[in-house]
Amino acid sequence: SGILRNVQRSRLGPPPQPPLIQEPKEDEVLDGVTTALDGAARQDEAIPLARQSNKADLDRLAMPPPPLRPAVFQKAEEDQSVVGLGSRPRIVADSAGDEQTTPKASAVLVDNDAVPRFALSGPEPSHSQASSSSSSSPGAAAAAKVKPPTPTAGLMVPPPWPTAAPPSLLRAPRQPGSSTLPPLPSAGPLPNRNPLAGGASSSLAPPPTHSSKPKKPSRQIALAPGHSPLDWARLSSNPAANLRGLPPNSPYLRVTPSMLRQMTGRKGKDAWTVLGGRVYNISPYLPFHPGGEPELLRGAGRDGTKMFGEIHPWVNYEGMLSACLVGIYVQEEEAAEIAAGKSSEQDMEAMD
Ligand code: HEM
Repeated sequence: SGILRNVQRSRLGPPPQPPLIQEPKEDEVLDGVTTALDGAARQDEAIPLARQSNKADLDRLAMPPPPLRPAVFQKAEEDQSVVGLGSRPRIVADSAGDEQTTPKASAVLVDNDAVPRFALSGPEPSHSQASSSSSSSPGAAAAAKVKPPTPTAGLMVPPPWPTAAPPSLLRAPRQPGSSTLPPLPSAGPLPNRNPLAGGASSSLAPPPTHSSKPKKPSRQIALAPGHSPLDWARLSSNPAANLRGLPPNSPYLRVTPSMLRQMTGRKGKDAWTVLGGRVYNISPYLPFHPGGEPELLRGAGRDGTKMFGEIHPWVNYEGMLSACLVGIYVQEEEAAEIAAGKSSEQDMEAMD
């Protein structure tokens, strides 16, 4: 019958293990659980070896199930177990078999006397005492109670202690350079940054100037490509460009009003204008004028100084039109006198 039983066992597989929870008695289970919760030291002392293994199983059963691992980790663990079967048990065996070498932090009683601290002459004041003394006269109270620290072996020598310092220094012992600095501005009147405000207005907005005047809409035109102010600057600085409209190397002319009146830019003639007593040929500047050609032509054949000054007195016409300078503006009589003088000179030369 024993052989038959063995055969039956081999066919049926190993006999089913009795459930772990049924093996110990009920009071032992409770005892094991409470022992495990109480701590390892008591467990090692009180529980025999046979019960310890049972207790470990009971602990495992008593533990809540581990959280479900993400599929990625499960896959990685499966792979690892397939590839390196020996690696994981070895790690467990190493950690279980070796003695623990990692140093543990442990609570140590600190010798408070080794820590240097300031010695107080009187009994150590409580917080309430300190606050009350600081509220009345902090500097004097601190000077009366605090003694210089005694130098200890291995520590830095403390700085010289102010023995007979004035109370003003003792009031702020953490600011040694404060006595040399000028006193901070107290709550006095603010510097007057805005004389027009007169102190009555606390607004930070700038004072109203002439912004009340409505701005005139700009009358500037869109200049044609290649006729920007920069283009004009390039052209007018080119000595090869003849912007005067006169034969090359012509001297500066004396232009009379009768001469000027003919130079209006029409009938194939250039446009001349007078600005500040000088006559300029404004014809090459016409396509470059930001105010437009018609506006510029308003000054053609006449003295445009007043008009120019009324529109844009800030424009530096002397610099901009230096290459267009024809001559100076003279009255008829002056020109006649000069012409007469010249003619008389010529006559005199002819007579000779
Ligand atoms: C004497 C006849 C002239 C008249 C009537 C005249 C008229 C004007 C006008 C109406 C404007 C537009 C102003 C605006 O922005 O609303 C203007 C702008 C301008 N004109 Fe004339 N102009 C004259 C002569 C000149 C001359 C001779 C020059 C060059 C030397 C010149 C250079 C300028 C410049 C640079 C601007 C642009 C000003 C700016 O950007 O603010 N103008 N002009």
